[in-house]
Amino acid sequence: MKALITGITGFVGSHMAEYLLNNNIEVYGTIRHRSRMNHISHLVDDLNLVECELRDPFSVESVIGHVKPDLIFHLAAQSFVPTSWNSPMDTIHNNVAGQLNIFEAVRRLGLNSKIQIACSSEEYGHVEPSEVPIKETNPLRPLSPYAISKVTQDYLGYQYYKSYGLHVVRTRTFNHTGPRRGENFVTSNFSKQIAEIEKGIKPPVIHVGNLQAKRDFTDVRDIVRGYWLALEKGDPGDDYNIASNTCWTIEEMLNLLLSYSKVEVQVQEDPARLRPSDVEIPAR
Ligand SMILES: Nc1nc2c(ncn2[C@@H]2O[C@H](COP(=O)(O)OP(=O)(O)O[C@H]3O[C@H](CO)[C@@H](O)[C@H](O)[C@@H]3O)[C@@H](O)[C@H]2O)c(=O)[nH]1
Repeated sequence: MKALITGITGFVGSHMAEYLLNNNIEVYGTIRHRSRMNHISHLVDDLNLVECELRDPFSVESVIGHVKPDLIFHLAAQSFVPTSWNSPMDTIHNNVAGQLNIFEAVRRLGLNSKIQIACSSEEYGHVEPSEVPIKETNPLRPLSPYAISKVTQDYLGYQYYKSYGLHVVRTRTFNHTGPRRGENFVTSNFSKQIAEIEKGIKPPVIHVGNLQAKRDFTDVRDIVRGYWLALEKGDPGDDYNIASNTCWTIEEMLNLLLSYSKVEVQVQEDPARLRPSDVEIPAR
């Protein structure tokens, strides 16, 4: 069986590749000429890497026509919410056009590929107290350009299933972390700051954004197993929340990380880390 991973050089993509290789799947992955290979350097001998620009329909159709994948895990995206405030058009274009090109390629080539698309809990956006725990049927009230891009990806998945019968499974993933998580995201960012303070290369001040937001964190290795199961057992056209059902305030997460260290730190809010609107999630 052949699987194609978009975003294979990224955080989740590298774990997806490990999971599939461990299950004896033939793995293909899309890379760009400027892709950094450090996340998958330990795997490259076992992977089939193909150069592909997802925004370019010709590039995508030629790669998908060449590979003819049984499974597609579409993980490539501009995934950092704050970047989407600074470049909303780029985020929406990148995330929506890339996916549209994959769908169109599979449709035009008449393939039966099963496609998982990485949608997000950010789509739920503003949530009322009566709506937790959040179900797939909850209204979507997105609060960032990134969230809008994910709602669009999500509904395109539904539409291509209904209109053309494409086997699309939509996974709405809550926060995830683990080895190789990018340093901008909150868990790695706080951890890196603590490590730098321990090494004495940074003054003992941790810069933070909104500590009152709540998030549900899952290990990335469980998330990729969820993506596999979504294609193995999920119904085409459906959407599936993937989460641990445990909620943390970001302050609790900071305190957990600090509990692993002996350094004394001062916590300082950095206005640049606050967002124009943030997903808060009310208490249960
Ligand atoms: N990044 C960051 N976030 C901070 C900080 N201080 C507080 N936060 C808060 O910590 C929460 C988590 O921020 P991120 O780690 O940047 O993740 P996210 O915005 O929740 O989005 C992630 O999860 C989504 C759901 O799975 C993904 O869709 C998205 O791509 C991303 O991985 C947010 O409420 C943010 O305001 C900080 O210094 N840095």
